Amino acid sequence: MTPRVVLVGPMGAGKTTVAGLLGEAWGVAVRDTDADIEATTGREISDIFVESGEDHFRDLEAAAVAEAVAEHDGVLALGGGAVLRAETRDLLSGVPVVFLRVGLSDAVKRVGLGTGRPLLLGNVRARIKALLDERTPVYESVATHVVDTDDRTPDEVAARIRELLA
Ligand SMILES: Nc1ncnc2c1ncn2[C@@H]1O[C@H](COP(=O)(O)OP(=O)(O)OP(=O)(O)O)[C@@H](O)[C@H]1O
Ligand SMILES: O=C(O)C1=C[C@@H](O)[C@@H](O)[C@H](O)C1
Ligand SMILES: [Mg+2]
Repeated sequence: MTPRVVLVGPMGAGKTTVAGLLGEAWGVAVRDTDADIEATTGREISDIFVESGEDHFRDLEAAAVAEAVAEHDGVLALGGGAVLRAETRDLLSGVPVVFLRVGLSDAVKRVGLGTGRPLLLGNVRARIKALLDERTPVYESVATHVVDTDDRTPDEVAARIRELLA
């Protein structure tokens, strides 16, 4: 099986939100690897990071992506850092992958001061800037399409993806 589309991008890009809208519009199931990891382990992601470390989380994430890519044919949202693993990038070859691009200001506004994102602890703006700088080339390398989300509502983003993949 191959997902109909895989959404990648940084925290606050809107992967989870837009995945839900696409699933509704297309009438297909939606999966999100962050939710899969929480369901499988019975733990929150922030607790996994704090108690077991990021490397352990990335191992769980690589396994969750492999399983979802193999068995899911709907919309699949990946965690923001999933594409850091080469094995995960390899799995995405041949699959429609949309990079939801977001600029620093919009990303900061969207993630707010929520505590559920362990990599943003400390100076949220500086942490997001570093992640965007590091990861943008990686998102671009796996993407078959890029959609800008700044100044677009989630519905507009979903509509643009539907146009691109029609
Ligand atoms: N295009 C948009 N315009 C304005 N707000 C948005 C947009 N997309 C998402 N949001 C809001 O930004 C917040 C983060 O969105 P979401 O959780 O979907 O991001 P994500 O990419 O899944 O992040 P993460 O990698 O942390 O899971 C939510 O409150 C959502 O409602
Ligand atoms: O960008 C990241 O590295 C992360 C994004 C979230 O989706 C979660 O997977 C987790 O908070 C790590
Ligand atoms: Mg999400």
